[in-house]
Amino acid sequence: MKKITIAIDGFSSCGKSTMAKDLAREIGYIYVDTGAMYRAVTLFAMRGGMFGADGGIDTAALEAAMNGIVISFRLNEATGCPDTYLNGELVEKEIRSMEVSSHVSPVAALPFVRKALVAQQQKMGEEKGIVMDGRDIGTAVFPDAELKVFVTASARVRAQRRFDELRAKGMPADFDDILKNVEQRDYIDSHREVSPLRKADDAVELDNSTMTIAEQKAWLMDIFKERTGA
Ligand SMILES: Nc1ncnc2c1ncn2[C@@H]1O[C@H](COP(=O)(O)OP(=O)(O)O)[C@@H](O)[C@H]1O
Ligand SMILES: Nc1ccn([C@@H]2O[C@H](COP(=O)(O)OP(=O)(O)O)[C@@H](O)[C@H]2O)c(=O)n1
Repeated sequence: MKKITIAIDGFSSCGKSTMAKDLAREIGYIYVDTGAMYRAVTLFAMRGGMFGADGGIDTAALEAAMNGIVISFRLNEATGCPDTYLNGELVEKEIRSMEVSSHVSPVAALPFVRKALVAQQQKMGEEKGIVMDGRDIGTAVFPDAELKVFVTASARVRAQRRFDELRAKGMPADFDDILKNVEQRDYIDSHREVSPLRKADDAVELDNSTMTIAEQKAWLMDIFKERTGA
């Protein structure tokens, strides 16, 4: 069967990667978490002391370093999911920290960061057979994707899901901080100048506030089958 490109966009922590990963595994497509790429660049900038005390970014230093930032994914046999590597180092856990979450959106708003990462993402999807999740996949990375989904859920539901996840991983988590972070990132992501977060005109919208993981997985599989005749 002819492979297609699947773009899953939406607000922070609403279950995009859970849906995307499940679908990719089931249909044998490659899965790419583009948020992990923006998070890895942010971790690099944090480690390099590129954030001032006021949270401002040394954009000249980051731009000069961009060519030397290599982000790659390798399959983790135990989880069946790709892990993120930054210049060869496994950073899957570090990039999910609250500290990275609270610095990532301003980094992702920088045009030179987006230009570099979008080019890599487009290369990864050249052969199709890819499920990619993020904020601008259906609008900027793959505007011609055959299937586009835009996921939403209430901010409180999303914050609770992220809170439960961090707690389960034994990482520090405070519900109010997470809620504030989720709302702040949604605002910055939706208002930036370059490819802001928005639903592509031809995307199917899903509010999964009251859906289980199994229900949203089945919903996505049904649409995939409908679109591909599988
Ligand atoms: N429908 C759902 N109900 C409950 N928890 C969910 C649901 N979908 C995803 N989750 C959980 O919510 C958290 C955030 O999901 P994730 O897929 O990482 O979101 P995103 O990629 O949009 O940031 C994860 O811990 C995930 O297991
Ligand atoms: N395609 C993308 C993906 C993520 N991002 C940025 O990266 C951040 C982290 O993305 P993510 O998908 O890991 O965020 P969560 O929803 O998983 O918390 C987002 O808040 C955006 O600022 C982006 O700008 N474009």
